[in-house]
Amino acid sequence: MRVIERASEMQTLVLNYKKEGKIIGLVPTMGYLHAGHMALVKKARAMCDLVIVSIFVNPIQFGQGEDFDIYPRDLERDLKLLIDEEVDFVFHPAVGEMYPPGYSTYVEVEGEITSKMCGASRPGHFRGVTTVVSKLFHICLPDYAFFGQKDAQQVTIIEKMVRELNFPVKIVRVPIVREEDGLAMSSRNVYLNPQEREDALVLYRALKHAEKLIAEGERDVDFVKQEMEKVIKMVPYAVIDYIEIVRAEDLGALDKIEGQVLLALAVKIGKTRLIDNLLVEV
Ligand SMILES: Nc1ncnc2c1ncn2[C@@H]1O[C@H](COP(=O)(O)OP(=O)(O)OP(=O)(O)O)[C@@H](O)[C@H]1O
Ligand SMILES: CC(C)(CO)[C@@H](O)C(=O)[O-]
Ligand code: BAL
Repeated sequence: MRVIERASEMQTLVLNYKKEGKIIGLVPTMGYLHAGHMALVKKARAMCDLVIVSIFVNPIQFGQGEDFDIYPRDLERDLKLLIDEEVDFVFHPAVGEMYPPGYSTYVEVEGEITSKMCGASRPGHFRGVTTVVSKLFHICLPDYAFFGQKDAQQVTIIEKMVRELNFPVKIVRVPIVREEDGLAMSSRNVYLNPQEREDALVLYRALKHAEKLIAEGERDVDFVKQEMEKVIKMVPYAVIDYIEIVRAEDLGALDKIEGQVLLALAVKIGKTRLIDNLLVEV
């Protein structure tokens, strides 16, 4: 496995592999890898000849006062995990390599898909994500790129960007990997103290409660959202950012619960903002 820090070197290497007809897979990450990331890597390894994992904590997707500076980083540990999965290349650029002085080109998906849910509480976040993902696609030229369903809004936006900008890449969604007790794996889980770790289970509990109501025949969007809210409020220090029930395909609003539906929420447990979601087919 080789670690590449320069965009031009990465692109040249990939172009050579492409000439040989190799299928390239890219797994974009911000590092501090866990079993959720590794599920993406394993999927890429199973589908592609050449696997590239990018590790880059992208400053432009963090807002003022967010956790860019303290975001967990441990490159040595990440590299060991990736060697074990037989990854070919790790693309690990410095911030100045991706955004040199004077940088001013951005890719933005407009509309409700980016302005609601995580986009409402993190203005500019998805513009940062679509910009860096576009750059990674141009640098790594993947045939397949792998994203987690945990960030459901992110992957839906990236699929739209790929369609609308005609990127020659196929997006592969990988299901959420959870801890045994149901908590969705996330690099940010390390911020939680033992009490908060316990309280964080409330996200999954609210989602499972909603799923049960829907399985029993409930179709009223507002009623199910209120029920989810009641579950979250059982944890005194949980602060709801949003609870949404939307069409899974495009995150559009629903009159009633039918079709492929995404139950999604973001909740602050102490200082840590956690997201989770569940897909339901009605
Ligand atoms: N539990 C998980 N299951 C499946 N995919 C995941 C999981 N956690 C993260 N991913 C995916 O891994 C990719 C990289 O995510 P990222 O590096 O931001 O990790 P993260 O754990 O989601 O971190 P954060 O705490 O920033 O949300 C994304 O496509 C994300 O959806
Ligand atoms: C896709 C991504 C690597 C872009 O920085 C990031 O948003 C993430 O880790 O989900
Ligand atoms: N997993 C999404 C990256 C972020 O929260 O900034």
